[in-house]
Amino acid sequence: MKFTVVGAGAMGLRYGLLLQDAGNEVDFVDGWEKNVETMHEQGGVYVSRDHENKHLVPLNVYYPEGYTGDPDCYVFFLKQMQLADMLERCAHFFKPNQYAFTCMNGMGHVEKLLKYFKPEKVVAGTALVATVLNGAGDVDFIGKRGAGSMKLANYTEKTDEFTHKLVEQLKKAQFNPELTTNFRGTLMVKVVFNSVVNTLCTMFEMTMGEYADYEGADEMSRQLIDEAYDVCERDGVQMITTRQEELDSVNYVSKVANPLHYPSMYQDMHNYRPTEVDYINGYLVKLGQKHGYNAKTHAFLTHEVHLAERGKQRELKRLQAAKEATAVKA
Ligand SMILES: NC(=O)C1=CN([C@@H]2O[C@H](COP(=O)(O)OP(=O)(O)OC[C@H]3O[C@@H](n4cnc5c(N)ncnc54)[C@H](OP(=O)(O)O)[C@@H]3O)[C@@H](O)[C@H]2O)C=CC1
Ligand SMILES: CC(C)(CO)C(=O)C(=O)O
Repeated sequence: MKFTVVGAGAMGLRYGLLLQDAGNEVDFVDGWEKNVETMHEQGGVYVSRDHENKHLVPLNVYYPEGYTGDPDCYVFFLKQMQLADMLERCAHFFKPNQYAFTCMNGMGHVEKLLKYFKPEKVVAGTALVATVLNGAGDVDFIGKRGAGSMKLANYTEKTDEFTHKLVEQLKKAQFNPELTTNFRGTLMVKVVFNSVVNTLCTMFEMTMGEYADYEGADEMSRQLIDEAYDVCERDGVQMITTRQEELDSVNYVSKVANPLHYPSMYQDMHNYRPTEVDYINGYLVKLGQKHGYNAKTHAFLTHEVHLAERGKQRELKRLQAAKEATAVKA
């Protein structure tokens, strides 16, 4: 199959390179200039696994404006707040027969994709796969090959020949995909997962393993899961897992699969970037409000993350000012 990955960041590179390894033709499109230029200069991307065995892997990477490829399917992996702008930049090469597939975290992306792709061409899912972008052109796959898992569903909840072919390629690439016919119930389970793990690990600057090992973690996770499931139930979402299974998944992924991983939200905070919290905990709050339900723990956490973002911006300004002062002295 032919894939074009839009967003050659941590997850885009992981999906694209492993699909390429599985025998597919893969192109990458990215808008971050330093990333694209670095990969052009290096002749590819540096890939490590669990911080080891760093090696160069060749790839084809383009800016959206210069891209003319014609894939069967796009794979979208951007931060939620980058997607609308990127879709606009890419619109000139989208064709009606092409599919759009994504496993981005949070909610908000599907509506944006539906502005460019017909409902029967949209496939979305979730990825319990941990990846870190060390910097431009340098990615680190966390976890052994084949260790993660993912779920996906057609937006229309009707599978077609293409979906099965996609699943076959994802299996070959060892992503352990599971196809479901419950679109929102599949996606929301991961939103809830991230609303616990990503947000708390970011706030308290800790790995998933450190969080899950805290003796009060189950109580904290359960409070957030309960509130989130109360919201989903009010919105008529049939969750694909029970509350207990969600808690078990938080514990398994944090204690066994990725104990040393700092979730992607932590990576953004640490690098002075805005986080996706409005699309995760914030999304649950808004959905609750629609039904007159106050998801107050999620609202509080959303504020906390925004306060922390503000603190990081102040820290960044201080660092920049100190750097400028040193340069003037020199
Ligand atoms: N990483 C993970 O383990 C997982 C991530 N996801 C989800 O996948 C989607 C894509 O996320 P992900 O692949 O993690 O994000 P990316 O690696 O794509 O995000 C990187 C973006 O951050 C900006 N950036 C600026 N400076 C740096 C720097 N020094 N190092 C790294 N990035 C920099 C760039 O955008 P700009 O220049 O515009 O600021 C770049 O495109 C998100 O929805 C995420 O939640 C889902 C499962 C796991
Ligand atoms: C790897 C995982 C599952 C951790 O929550 C993730 O989704 C992230 O880092 O954003």
